[in-house]
Amino acid sequence: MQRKPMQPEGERDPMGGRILIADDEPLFRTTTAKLLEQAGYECVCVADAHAAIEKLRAEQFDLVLSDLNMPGNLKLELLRDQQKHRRGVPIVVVTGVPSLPTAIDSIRLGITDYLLKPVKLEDLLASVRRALKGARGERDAPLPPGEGADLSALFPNLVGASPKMRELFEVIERVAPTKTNVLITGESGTGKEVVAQAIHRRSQRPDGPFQIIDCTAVPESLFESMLFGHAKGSFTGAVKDSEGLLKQADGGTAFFDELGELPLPLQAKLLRAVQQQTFTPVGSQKSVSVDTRFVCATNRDLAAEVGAGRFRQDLYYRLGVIHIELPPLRERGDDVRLLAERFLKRLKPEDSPVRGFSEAAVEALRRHRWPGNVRELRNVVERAFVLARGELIEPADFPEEVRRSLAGERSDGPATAGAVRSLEPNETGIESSDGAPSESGSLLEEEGAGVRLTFPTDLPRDEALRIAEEQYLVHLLREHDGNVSAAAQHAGLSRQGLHKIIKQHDIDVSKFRR
Ligand SMILES: Nc1ncnc2c1ncn2[C@@H]1O[C@H](COP(=O)(O)OP(=O)(O)OP(=O)(O)O)[C@@H](O)[C@H]1O
Repeated sequence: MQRKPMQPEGERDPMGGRILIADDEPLFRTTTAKLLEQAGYECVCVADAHAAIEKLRAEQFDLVLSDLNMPGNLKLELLRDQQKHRRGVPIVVVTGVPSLPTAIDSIRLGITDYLLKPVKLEDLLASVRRALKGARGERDAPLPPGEGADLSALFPNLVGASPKMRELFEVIERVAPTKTNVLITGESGTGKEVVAQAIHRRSQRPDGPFQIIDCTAVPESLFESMLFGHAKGSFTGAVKDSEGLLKQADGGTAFFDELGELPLPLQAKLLRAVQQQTFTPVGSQKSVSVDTRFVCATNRDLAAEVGAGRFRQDLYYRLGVIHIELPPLRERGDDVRLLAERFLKRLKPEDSPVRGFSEAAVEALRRHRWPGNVRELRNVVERAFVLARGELIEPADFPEEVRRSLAGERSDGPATAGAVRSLEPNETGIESSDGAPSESGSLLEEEGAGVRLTFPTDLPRDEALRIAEEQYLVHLLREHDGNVSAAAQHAGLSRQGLHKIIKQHDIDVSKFRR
């Protein structure tokens, strides 16, 4: 069924474009085609994947709007055929039964956006416009390098040569020049923020802003005005107009760190901004438009959060068009050595007597499980460099849990419930309340309902206090089963404040949840 554009009505895309709509729901086809025609596009509708494939082979289209679950598309045949014969034509997927493909699949299939049925017409239009605009820009962009090429030189801040990191470089290189939203997941310290920065640097607007929005750092009550800005006088203390963080990301990338912590009411507001690229500052009558790419990171399992009703499904799909899952360091093979050498090189002055790592030290680094990932490795190297007595860093310069890995023991044992290091009594000089070394090695000793801290005397004050704080956090989180809000209340801190301290100590809160 061929349809001609109708008379102008509302805002029309001056560039126009031909759109193939493939969907087995007649009502969806007709209403969607009508809307898109009013917006200046020419539409062709088909009811199944076979008809779509035929049309695509015979005619030229600028965009495909396709249902995922329709006859003839059980194995995404339409998308696969489309990519084989017509690479570069964007595909907006509309689905009632969503499932997020991997980053590689999304890129290979050319998916630029997901929409969940029922779709709001303005969202559909915004998505189509964005995809067409992106595709027009991409046609002028350089082609991505072929598979297997060594791309590591393009990412000076991302050290790695393992197959998983090579695959990551390829994904970044392919996805960066597009305007597609990216969701980066992975354990704490795996490099989500560095990857987000790399995507920005390799984007088409590397000179635009890279605006970090830490979802744990802003109190819930202030988040809306911090993000969207506010008008003067809109609340007590709003003494002048404020632009907001999202406006500051205009023409660049908005990086939402710890997205999984964003409270539900704010998720709804963010969804609108992501979909329409417009928002209204608090207390203002005028909406503001931005041209921003969204890159988000979380160490939570967002699919599970969606399942538990804590994260909006539509926002999850909208932000995770490309989903990059970063591998934990323990799965990156010899990258551990590469990273350790890079960190040491950065640290040591020209005239330093320290030359590198002994073989035994490298072996210990290889065997350790790195629950705190690259960040933990960086801290271990920093500490070892300070403690090293000879030309080579030896296992003795590492913390106990790394040393222990040489004896073949698991180094992320259960005593400390995850990404925190456990301390041996003889390492810290800890004594339990009866004066004998504590068996658990903990700096915290239970005294009835309370807790008493015992400090080691042979450590510098800063280090002793850092360890004590870490152990206090472990205890606090264990007591509250990893519920940060409850733990913060108990400790007399704000939720955001506690999150910040937890992050400084590389503690993985999820390990405390039951
Ligand atoms: N591949 C890498 N090469 C070099 N440095 C890295 C790499 N990955 C991570 N780092 C370094 O490790 C530290 C932690 O990285 P980053 O903050 O990006 O992790 P994250 O996954 O965002 O952590 P979190 O979930 O706790 O926010 C940073 O100092 C970063 O520079």
